Amino acid sequence: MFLDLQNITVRYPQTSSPAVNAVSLQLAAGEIGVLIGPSGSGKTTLLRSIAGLEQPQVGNILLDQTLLDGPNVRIAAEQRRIGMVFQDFALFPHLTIEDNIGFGLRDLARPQKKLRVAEMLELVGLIGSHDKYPHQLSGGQQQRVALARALAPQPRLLLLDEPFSSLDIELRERLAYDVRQILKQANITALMVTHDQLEAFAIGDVVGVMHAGQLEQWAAPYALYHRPTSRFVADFIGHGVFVPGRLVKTANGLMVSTALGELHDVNDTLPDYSTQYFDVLLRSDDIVHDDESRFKATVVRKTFRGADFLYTLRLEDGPEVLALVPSHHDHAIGEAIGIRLDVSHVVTFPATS
Ligand SMILES: Nc1ncnc2c1ncn2[C@@H]1O[C@H](COP(=O)(O)OP(=O)(O)OP(=O)(O)O)[C@@H](O)[C@H]1O
Repeated sequence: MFLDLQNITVRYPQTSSPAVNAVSLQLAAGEIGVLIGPSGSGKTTLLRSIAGLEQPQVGNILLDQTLLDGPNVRIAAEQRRIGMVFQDFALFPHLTIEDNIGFGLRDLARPQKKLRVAEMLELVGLIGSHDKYPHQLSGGQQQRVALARALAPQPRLLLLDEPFSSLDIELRERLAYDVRQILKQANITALMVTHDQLEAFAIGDVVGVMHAGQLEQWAAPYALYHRPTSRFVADFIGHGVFVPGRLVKTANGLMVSTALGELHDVNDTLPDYSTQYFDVLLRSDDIVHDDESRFKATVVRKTFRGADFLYTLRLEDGPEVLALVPSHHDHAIGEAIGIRLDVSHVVTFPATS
């Protein structure tokens, strides 16, 4: 693996629990990894330790099979050849775009430097902007320059910490897609931190969820969404609620019975057959509005999201669930509507109570 973190623990002085606790993860060359998780879960600390700005007390960091941090080994940050783009991506306001991008290329002769800057401008789609100043560019364009500046010295790894957080939401979505294309074209290995799940899914080949210093799951976006391995990940990713389920053995195998009907094909998802009671994860896209259904639920809340409504619905016997329903089905709060399950991947955890 190109980036290999082995059991990294980082503890700040005078703190009771480690900011990063026994984290291991791998990225293949050219892969993009994204870390998400609540505030304070250790994402930035992990990134900073890879960059050499924090020193892990335990564990090894390997890049391209070279040990950067380990027992009695510590390669200085400036010798790691790791590029960084941080949230405040400050460009030098008094330097042109060309000089901003060429800033880290002091060792190159002038013609090579010009060539490299031109390549970078082409890569980020800003040909012709070389003699402009940062204030003459939009926020999104400035962020592309920051990316070009970080990529120009040909780092072995690129680290991005909330690179879009100062941009407005619409711009962020467009830029997320563009940044993935740019990183893939540059064939660079990258690790990014974001708060935004959709951004993580749009950019990452692999996404990791951090919680209280630990990496709860490190998986492809699809697996993270459909096969969360912990309750925390199931809860953190997507709109989900847990409803009680009971294991039932039938002649045709196992099934889980819930207030919204039965779920089959559960055999490979049940972690512990000795338990009879489970909590079943139901996401808003697992529940379909169906007037014909025998299961009725009352609309408690509704959020208009353009193409659909996100309804919060209360079932007759208590639990609330979420349902994403096309927005031409406009139901009033208090109204009872028919719903049924349409679950392609059943996710269960042992019941907490
Ligand atoms: N320099 C520091 N000294 C002491 N504790 C720190 C320091 N930097 C961070 N911490 C603590 O380490 C933990 C992890 O912080 P970190 O910034 O890595 O989290 P994060 O997931 O990046 O958070 P956010 O999403 O808010 O940026 C937090 O409890 C934080 O208070």
